[in-house]
Amino acid sequence: MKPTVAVVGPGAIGTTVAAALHEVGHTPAIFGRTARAQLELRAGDDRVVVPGPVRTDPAQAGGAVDLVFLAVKSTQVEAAAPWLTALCGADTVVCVLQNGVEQETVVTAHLSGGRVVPSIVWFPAQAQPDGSVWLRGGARLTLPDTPESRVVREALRGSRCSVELAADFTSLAWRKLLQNAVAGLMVLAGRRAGMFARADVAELSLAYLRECLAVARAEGAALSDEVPHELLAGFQAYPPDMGTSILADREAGRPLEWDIRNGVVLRRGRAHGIPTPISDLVVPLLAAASDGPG
Ligand SMILES: NC(=O)C1=CN([C@@H]2O[C@H](COP(=O)(O)OP(=O)(O)OC[C@H]3O[C@@H](n4cnc5c(N)ncnc54)[C@H](OP(=O)(O)O)[C@@H]3O)[C@@H](O)[C@H]2O)C=CC1
Ligand SMILES: CC(C)(CO)C(=O)C(=O)O
Repeated sequence: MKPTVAVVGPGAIGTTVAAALHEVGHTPAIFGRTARAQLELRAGDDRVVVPGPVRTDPAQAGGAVDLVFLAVKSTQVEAAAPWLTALCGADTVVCVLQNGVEQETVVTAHLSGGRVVPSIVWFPAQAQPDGSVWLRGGARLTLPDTPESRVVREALRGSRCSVELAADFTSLAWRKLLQNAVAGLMVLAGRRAGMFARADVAELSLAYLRECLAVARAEGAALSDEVPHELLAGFQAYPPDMGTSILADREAGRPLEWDIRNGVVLRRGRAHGIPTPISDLVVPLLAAASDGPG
């Protein structure tokens, strides 16, 4: 039997996954903050329209579904919690499409029924001024290898969004966290990926990535000494105008996911007694840029 599927948070990532589901016949019900008639994804020459409407009142949820994709920002989870209450029964699988290594803890705290599947979202997607979303890479998710993850993989089977199940999810999630942490430097510089071509920015990025790597290892991630260089090379290979979702939020004056992307390194570093001098500087500046005052 076809699963019933919902997407909560139809932004850059939610729209990409909703389009992938729609293309393989698993058109999701869509729940968001802004009412819209439909969603639109642009990927290369492809244009995928996902029929709406985007419903904005949890009273319109219509009861529990089999699978929920939660794609709000980490700063929006609390406000989106009424959707989880309305859409989750005891057997509902909630796949969290967010950055960070704390998805399971944070989202489970808002569930009275259902099971959380954390994910690693590897692809860049950007909301466009006309409301469409521009997918700027191959859509790909990694999930832990659990029975719940198989529900997610099955729903997206054959779609443009590939799903891998990883035996060592922790290591991959921390690898992605390192990528996100260093992307935060784009917010402080107010520049896109082209800035990593500068020798001084490259040197700072490597030092920051090594600091994050020490914390990741203390958290149980098995990552090699080469990871900082590999991640820096990845940013240097991006188109110079490639941004990151936290920079998009900064440019729009929205709250930033500074705590789950950068603060976590400082917090976990302190818990392990690992010095984090670069985080000590970067985190308060990102927090102030996000939350003020001033
Ligand atoms: N964009 C990217 O390239 C990548 C993003 N990620 C991660 O994915 C997650 C989602 O990011 P992204 O898609 O960029 O974010 P967006 O801001 O584009 O999307 C968030 C969506 O959630 C909606 N929303 C906000 N509050 C609520 C609410 N209370 N109830 C329902 N919907 C709500 C927003 O509505 P509204 O339109 O009104 O703002 C918006 O549609 C983040 O954790 C991000 O770090 C990971 C990898 C890449
Ligand atoms: C695009 C990508 C993968 C790299 O920073 C990302 O995670 C984001 O924009 O939040």
